[in-house]
Amino acid sequence: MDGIDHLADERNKAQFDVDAMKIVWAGSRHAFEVSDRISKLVAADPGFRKDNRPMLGRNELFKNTLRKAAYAWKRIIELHLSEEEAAKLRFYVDEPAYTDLHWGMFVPAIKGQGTEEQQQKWLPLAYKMQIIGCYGQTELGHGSNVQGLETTATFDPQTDEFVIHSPTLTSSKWWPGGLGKVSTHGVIYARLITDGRDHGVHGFIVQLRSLEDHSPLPGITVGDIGMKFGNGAYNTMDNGVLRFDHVRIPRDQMLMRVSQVTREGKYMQSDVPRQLVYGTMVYVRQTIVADASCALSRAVCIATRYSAVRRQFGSQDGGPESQVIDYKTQQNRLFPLLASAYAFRFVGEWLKWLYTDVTQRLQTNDFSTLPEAHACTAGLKSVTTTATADGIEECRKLCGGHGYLCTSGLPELFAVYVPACTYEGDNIVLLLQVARFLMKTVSQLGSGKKPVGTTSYMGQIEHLMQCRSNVQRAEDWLKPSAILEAFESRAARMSVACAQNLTKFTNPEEGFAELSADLVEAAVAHCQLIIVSKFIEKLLQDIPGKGVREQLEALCNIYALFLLHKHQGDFLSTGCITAKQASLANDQLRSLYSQVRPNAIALVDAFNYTDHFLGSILGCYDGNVYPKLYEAAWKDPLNDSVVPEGYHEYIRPLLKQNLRTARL
Ligand SMILES: CCC/C=C/C(=O)SCCNC(=O)CCNC(=O)[C@H](O)C(C)(C)COP(=O)([O-])OP(=O)([O-])OC[C@H]1O[C@@H](n2cnc3c(N)ncnc32)[C@H](O)[C@@H]1OP(=O)([O-])[O-]
Ligand SMILES: Cc1cc2nc3c(=O)[nH]c(=O)nc-3n(C[C@H](O)[C@H](O)[C@H](O)COP(=O)(O)OP(=O)(O)OC[C@H]3O[C@@H](n4cnc5c(N)ncnc54)[C@H](O)[C@@H]3O)c2cc1C
Repeated sequence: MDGIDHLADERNKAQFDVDAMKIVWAGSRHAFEVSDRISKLVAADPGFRKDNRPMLGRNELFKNTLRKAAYAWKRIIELHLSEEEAAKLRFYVDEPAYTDLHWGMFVPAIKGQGTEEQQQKWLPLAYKMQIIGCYGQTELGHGSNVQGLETTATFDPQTDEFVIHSPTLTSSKWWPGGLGKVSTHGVIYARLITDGRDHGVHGFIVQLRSLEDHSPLPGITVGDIGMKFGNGAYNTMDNGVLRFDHVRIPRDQMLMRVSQVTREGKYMQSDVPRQLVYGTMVYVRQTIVADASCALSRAVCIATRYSAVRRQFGSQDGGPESQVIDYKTQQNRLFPLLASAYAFRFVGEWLKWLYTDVTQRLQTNDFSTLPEAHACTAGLKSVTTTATADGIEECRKLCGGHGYLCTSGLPELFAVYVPACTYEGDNIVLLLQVARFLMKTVSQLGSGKKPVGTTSYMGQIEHLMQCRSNVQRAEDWLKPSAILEAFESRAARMSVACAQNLTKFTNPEEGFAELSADLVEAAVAHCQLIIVSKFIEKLLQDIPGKGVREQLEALCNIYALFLLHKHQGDFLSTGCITAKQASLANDQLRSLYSQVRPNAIALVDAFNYTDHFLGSILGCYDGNVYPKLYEAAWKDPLNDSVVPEGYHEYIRPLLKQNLRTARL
């Protein structure tokens, strides 16, 4: 285009070292260097072009995804990329594909639930992609209720095999990504039956397609479940349907780390807790939190750059109109999302640490932190994906009419992202798991058992139940102690109120069901406290770079005070703060927006996204939006001819007929 940086003035306003912030965002200098190198490599390669996706029909779109996945693999081999670099390459290719499930669920399921021998047998094949796998859990009739799955795996002691069978229509596997058209194998979840006894759901490695000609093996019916929300978007993925008609697999294809079936058909359980069967979900939920910060930061980058380019109203004496980013309403919608992107980044980093810690403990048979890991991954997955999906849609609205164009990148980003609120556990179902964990914690408070980890704040329950915030001036809200006390007392009081209400029911399960809406709110309060406190902890670390810490402090305060404003009802009704203090928080929030405003463009530049990855004219680095929009419109296939196809059939006869009628 014109080669001019239309956002240069904005970049010059920045009061901090953007390069240092890029490293904070990436997590380390090494992570930054890998990410920077690989994203540029993908962006420069025409083989990874993606701007034509919304125009392609399903078959063409899917074939294109197969081509890209094969090409990505070829490049990974040719360039001798490490595991970390290969994962980054797939990330920057930015197209949902069967490989996501192969690397993201099939491999982790075998690693987490397979025995040493099983791992030795299957993982090398999977690593070389000599087999391609999916994660086959959900069925037509059951997704959330995993214990309600109906597929059966019945042990036949005569032949030393399991017989995998779909006894009903609702037992058909339904949704697994990569299953529909590609996977040769799957980790399939089925009810284990030995000697007529049902032992509940277990995982099995099942071959689905021939390695010679890709046809389904005998007894297997498999296909794609059909078009999903949005053009392009998640339709690059072959979510599948699968039925088994008495398919036989050898006994050693049951994943046997948690429990085993012997040659004689005896069912045995190791010391490992049964919940480890759900371990792959814990792993994936943790990665979804990190992904939330990527998706939200991407939408925020687009909306922030465009808000600085777009001008509307306010011209005086023929001068330029106001940049829409200067409207307080725009800032009040945009800056909390910018702050959330950073907040989710840091809580994601912490969650990765927590997951690694739990995994190491599991190796030494220490299962004590598993419930906390489950509650944290479930709760944070729920809260961050809900906020991200809503945030992407808000960013689209922040871009006005142009946000609705596919070339803004936002419609596709939303359509691809929004199922994250459902997959890997419906967000409400997951919050109810957190609520169970919280109710258990509250019920044990009097027993002398000290709450640990993310619930350790409950250890000061007496203080939290009666403390009053001592904020007197707006600036007092900048103290981390003031924020933490307000969030801790809100979360503690909401949990205790639920626990007290539960005691009014003779049947606890009935009480839990009746109060579930309140319980979900208590779980959200707890998860928001985790995010706020991990952001504050991040600020305790050494943060090099001129002005970087100050920017992060401002973002942390925006995140916390915006939540306080949004959930004012909770804070006021639980009596943690007064109406006057809530209003002071709002005053402080406005002044923080003014502080962030000159740094906004630099704060999104720190994400270091290439124009290829952003896939958005509105978000392009140089801000040269209008010529690009104008040029892109002419590339639409509808503009290939001046007179549209169908004119002679449908428009001309209509016009002629109206002419005749008019003459009459
Ligand atoms: C990229 C996109 C790809 C997408 C892929 C997918 O979607 S794949 C498909 C993804 N599908 C889904 O995500 C399905 C969502 N549904 C589920 O995950 C489960 O069925 C459930 C957790 C909702 C309930 O399960 P239930 O009725 O069997 O359980 P219960 O409530 O009776 O609890 C029993 C005990 O187990 C504990 N515990 C539970 N989970 C875990 C865990 N992961 N870890 C550790 N522990 C766990 C729980 O705390 C409780 O402990 P307590 O109190 O006894 O000490
Ligand atoms: C794009 C996509 C990809 C997927 N990929 C895979 C995959 O690779 N492998 C796989 O196995 N599965 C996959 N899934 C399936 C996914 O994991 C399930 O759809 C998900 O777990 C939700 O389950 P469900 O569909 O049964 O929802 P349901 O449980 O039927 O939810 C319907 C409604 O009921 C509510 N509800 C359900 N239970 C309760 C309760 N106890 N209390 C209160 N409310 C409740 C929910 O909140 C929701 O509003 C995928 C799904 C999608 C959309």
